[in-house]
Amino acid sequence: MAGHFSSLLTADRRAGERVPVTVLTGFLGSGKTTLLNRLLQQPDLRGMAVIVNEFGEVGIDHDLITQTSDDTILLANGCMCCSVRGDLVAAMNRLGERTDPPLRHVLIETSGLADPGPILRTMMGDAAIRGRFALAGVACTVDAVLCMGTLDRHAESVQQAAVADHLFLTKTDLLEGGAPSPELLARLRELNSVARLHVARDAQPQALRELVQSPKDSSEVPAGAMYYRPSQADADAPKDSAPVHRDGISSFVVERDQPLPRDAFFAWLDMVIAMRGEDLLRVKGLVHLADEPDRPMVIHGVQHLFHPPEFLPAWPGQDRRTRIVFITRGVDAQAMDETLDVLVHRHMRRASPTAAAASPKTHP
Ligand SMILES: Nc1nc2c(ncn2[C@@H]2O[C@H](COP(=O)(O)OP(=O)(O)OP(=O)(O)O)[C@@H](O)[C@H]2O)c(=O)[nH]1
Repeated sequence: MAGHFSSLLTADRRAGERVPVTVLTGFLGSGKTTLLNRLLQQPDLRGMAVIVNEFGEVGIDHDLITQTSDDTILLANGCMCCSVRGDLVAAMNRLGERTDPPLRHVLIETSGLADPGPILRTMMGDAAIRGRFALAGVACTVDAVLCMGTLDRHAESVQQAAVADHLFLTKTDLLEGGAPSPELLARLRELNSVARLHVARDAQPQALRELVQSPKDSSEVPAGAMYYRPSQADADAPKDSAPVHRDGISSFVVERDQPLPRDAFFAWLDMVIAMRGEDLLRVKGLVHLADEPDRPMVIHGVQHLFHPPEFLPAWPGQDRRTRIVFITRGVDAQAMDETLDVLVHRHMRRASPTAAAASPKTHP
């Protein structure tokens, strides 16, 4: 029987028509609204809608956003990750109907206490949302002054930083010397080694803007392609380290130089989802399938839920390796890696017993 991921191949998908959605998360007071306001001061954001969620009786953030308009929707009195999830779906569906001006981007500011996982799952699990919107990325603000203590005390803040594609370090102006300590940077790297870290305050609105507006044309560069721009810090990091956070959260990349047989890859991912779905905080990647050499497949998942896979029209650069980022809780990276090899090898043995015996491993 087909697993969750295999079954998605039959799902309806209209990659080029979907509106990219950026989730802006970060713990209470970490500077989400401040960064959003700085973004909104930038020109040419026409077509962007903002959805703000607050936990509490009275929505304050809505008032604090300096450029509110009809394009700003407040979901107050509950946390998006639980009680107002239906409201989020309704708000997004309403936005999806809009034609004048055409909706081009959506930014969702979560409440400071929200675990972004359920929000991301809503985006992937709700068929109506999935048909209209595509997750472009997750940005997370991190308070440079308080985050060490916050990460120790609040599991939500760990989840927020762990699933982010971009970490925005705020309040560095309040630090002695204006620069974050090596310990702070190491802690963030340990927690999320694959996110881009934005330290320079002045450059942050532009960086967020690029995230929100990229892909500029989702038919050309669907969501997911952006995940593979390594930061300098990533490039400098030792490649053999698989950081494990003290909460058991670890991030690692499964890479393959050789194209992967479709059946073997799908069987592997179905199995990973079935066995460890709960512990997959986030999975995102580009896959080189043997039967699609010129078009990478983009995969994207949160826990058990995966987005229907899409194919980019072409590889974004020279690098045609399969590379899949896993952010997990307690998943053994080496076991996952080896299981993929086993399934690929089995597939090749079935397809051509002599070739399989002579073939190199798919592992780089
Ligand atoms: N000095 C300094 N203050 C900042 C910076 N970013 C935010 N703040 C201040 O920190 C406080 C909280 O910022 P907000 O932007 O409201 O934080 P938030 O994450 O939206 O907060 P919640 O809505 O409670 O989740 C405000 O007083 C901001 O002025 C920064 O980079 N430097």
